[in-house]
Amino acid sequence: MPRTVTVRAPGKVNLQLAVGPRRDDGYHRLVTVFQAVSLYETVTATARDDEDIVLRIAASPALTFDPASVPTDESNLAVRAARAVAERYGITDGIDLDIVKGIPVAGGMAGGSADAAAAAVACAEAWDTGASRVELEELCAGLGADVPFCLHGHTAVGLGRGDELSPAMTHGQFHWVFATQSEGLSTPAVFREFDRAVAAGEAEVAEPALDDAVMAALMAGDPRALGSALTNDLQPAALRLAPHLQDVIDAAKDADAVGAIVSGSGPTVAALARSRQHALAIAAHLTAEDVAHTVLTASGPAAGAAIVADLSD
Ligand SMILES: C[C@@](CO)(OP(=O)(O)O)[C@H](O)COP(=O)(O)OP(=O)(O)OC[C@H]1O[C@@H](n2ccc(N)nc2=O)[C@H](O)[C@@H]1O
Ligand SMILES: Nc1ncnc2c1ncn2[C@@H]1O[C@H](COP(=O)(O)OP(=O)(O)O)[C@@H](O)[C@H]1O
Repeated sequence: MPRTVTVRAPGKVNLQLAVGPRRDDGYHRLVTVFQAVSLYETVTATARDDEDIVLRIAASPALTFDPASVPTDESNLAVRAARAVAERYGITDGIDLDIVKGIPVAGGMAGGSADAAAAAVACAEAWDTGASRVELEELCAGLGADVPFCLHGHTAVGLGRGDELSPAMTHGQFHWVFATQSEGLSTPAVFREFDRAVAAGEAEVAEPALDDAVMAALMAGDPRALGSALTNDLQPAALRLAPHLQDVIDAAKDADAVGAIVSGSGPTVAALARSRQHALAIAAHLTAEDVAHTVLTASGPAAGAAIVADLSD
């Protein structure tokens, strides 16, 4: 029987996203606080006898997505992760990758990055590479700025491109509502709009710094304090590209959300609730107001990429 390993990895919301100037390599220096949430990508890797990498993608019951919005060629982040593992450990066998998506596509919640982190762990295990966690962290950093956090999970401060992580102290669980849109926003396009506004003198770019209010609210486990401390420097750019997102934020505030922001580069809007019951009430209001494609509830922090099944011969 071939070796089959299933790994799930979480999506994220940025509790703080402070964006600094664009660097020479095209990336922006960030200070961000990530929180992993209980929406997951699940990747099952099965070693093959031939050299092919075969990808299949399905949606979890809670999520609908346009299959055309996810590439199935070599640019798919799960395929790139498999190639990176094979190259690093000299593997010549192929692999079947079965992805079940539970994170909105192109939604600012790192769904593709979660696929990459989960695929890296699943392939390393299915091919029996003996890869260490530190080696997988390095490999993930080469796949995208958000990928190391999807491996890490929980709550963490991200510096550099967002990939230099240190864990943040938190207390308890926070309850979130995520309002998705049918049309995604491209991360590079949102950063370009951020740069355009700075170059045009419409916005200023400051040296990014960690917000003590976010860290204190996390330590206290205080949703109200966290809600009022949420910030996202990409939000004005995302709102210029997708102005209707303001209606989603306003609707969440009408339902007494303690905070509501664009998640990362958007267009998903993340609303923070006081409790799980309050999250369900906010979700019902957003659904009734018809401002979102899908409304999902989740809690955070959630664990990082983890093996959930390992069927070995
Ligand atoms: C904005 C954030 C916030 O967590 O997340 P998303 O909203 O995409 O989920 C991240 O910075 C996105 O990370 P990720 O989506 O992994 O980015 P990558 O694939 O590495 O880069 C895509 C593009 O985003 C821009 N980029 C990304 C990270 C960064 N620190 N500066 C940037 O300017 C660059 O234009 C880059 O070419
Ligand atoms: N496995 C994957 N799942 C989703 N998107 C992927 C994947 N591989 C590559 N992509 C590309 O990455 C883009 C961003 O996807 P995603 O990670 O879901 O959103 P975001 O970067 O906004 O968090 C998609 O539009 C798609 O073109």
